[in-house]
Amino acid sequence: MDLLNVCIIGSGNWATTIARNVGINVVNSQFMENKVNMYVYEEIIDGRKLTDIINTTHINVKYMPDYVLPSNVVAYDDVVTTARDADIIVFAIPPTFVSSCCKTLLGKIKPMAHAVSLIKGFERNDDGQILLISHLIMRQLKIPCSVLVGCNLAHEIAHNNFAEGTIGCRDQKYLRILSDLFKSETFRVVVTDDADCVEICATLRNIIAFGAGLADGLDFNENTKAGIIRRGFLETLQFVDVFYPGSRLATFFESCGISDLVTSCYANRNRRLAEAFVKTGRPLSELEHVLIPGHEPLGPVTSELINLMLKKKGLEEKFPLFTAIYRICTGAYPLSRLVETLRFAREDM
Ligand SMILES: NC(=O)c1ccc[n+]([C@@H]2O[C@H](COP(=O)([O-])OP(=O)(O)OC[C@H]3O[C@@H](n4cnc5c(N)ncnc54)[C@H](O)[C@@H]3O)[C@@H](O)[C@H]2O)c1
Ligand SMILES: O=P(O)(O)OC[C@H](O)CO
Repeated sequence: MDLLNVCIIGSGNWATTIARNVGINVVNSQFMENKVNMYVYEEIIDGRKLTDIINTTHINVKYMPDYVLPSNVVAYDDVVTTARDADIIVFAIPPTFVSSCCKTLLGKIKPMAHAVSLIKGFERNDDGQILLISHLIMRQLKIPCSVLVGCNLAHEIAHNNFAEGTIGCRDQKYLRILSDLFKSETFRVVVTDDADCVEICATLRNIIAFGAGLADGLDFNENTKAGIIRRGFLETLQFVDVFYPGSRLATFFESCGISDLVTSCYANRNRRLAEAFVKTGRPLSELEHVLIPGHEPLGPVTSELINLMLKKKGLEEKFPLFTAIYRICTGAYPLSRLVETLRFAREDM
């Protein structure tokens, strides 16, 4: 049997963190090739190419300077060179770059390759259709794409603090292979075939975490924030029911669901961005470059795309929290509408 080759597209916080698990696991597997290619968006750091620094020191000084990568993880500045021989292509870049990356890769990868998206977001396809990132990858590269998401703050996993992740697997053949590829003693991975629900949970938490950050910025403290988490969780269930029917209730209680929601409402970058938005009174467009360099602000962007989906079905009023957060981002609602929404939201749909 041919050995499976794995590559990673991305070299940010999460890509670098998960590259260590992958790098170690392939060496310990009899089914995997030892070398793992990693696509690094080239940058010059102190006069040296980031790829050269990674390949000589095994440290990604830009994103994870305190963290040593296994030496079998090899950096390339060209995405095609990185992925052309791969049987498993792991995507861990911000949503904004996925489409251009797939266009570069189209026709230049193995036709039977399997993708795995570690990305939490939606994007618009060229025809304007709003797609989950794994669906965008499947459409553009014409290969199946599984997902790995969960309550996974990269720096905590890098420090070997225990965490759980959820794989939404789209090919039975890969159930065990993907679990073995990503897990470690401190990273427990649960695999399900409910892939859409897994990814939707991870994506909608972008909006809810932004709402939690608004509450933090307004100094509402914990009870109000818990109200946002509860309401956001409910709207997530209702959203999946409308747009991705057939998903399983149990999936919401995996790491991709309730756990990532809680973690994100306390510790992610959207929460921080929203808090700064309230406290500084500066526009989001000014703050995002400081707080989330290289990223679109995933909370506001996700809320906009979700709002388009809701509006199309006439459902804005049935999802009052998602709608209020979107309208606060655009300036159509004052901040006071956050609590008003919690006060008057109906529980039924
Ligand atoms: N950071 C985390 O803790 C964490 C955890 C789980 C999931 N995620 C998800 O992983 C994804 C990536 O987030 P991150 O935090 O690793 O990103 P990051 O902000 O740490 O890194 C940005 C990445 O974008 C790349 N990049 C910049 N410009 C580019 C371009 N023009 N073309 C291609 N790539 C470019 C950089 O090389 C880098 O890999 C997101 O969807 C995020 O939700 C992040
Ligand atoms: O800062 P974010 O939005 O990438 O969130 C970090 C992790 O995904 C939380 O699970």
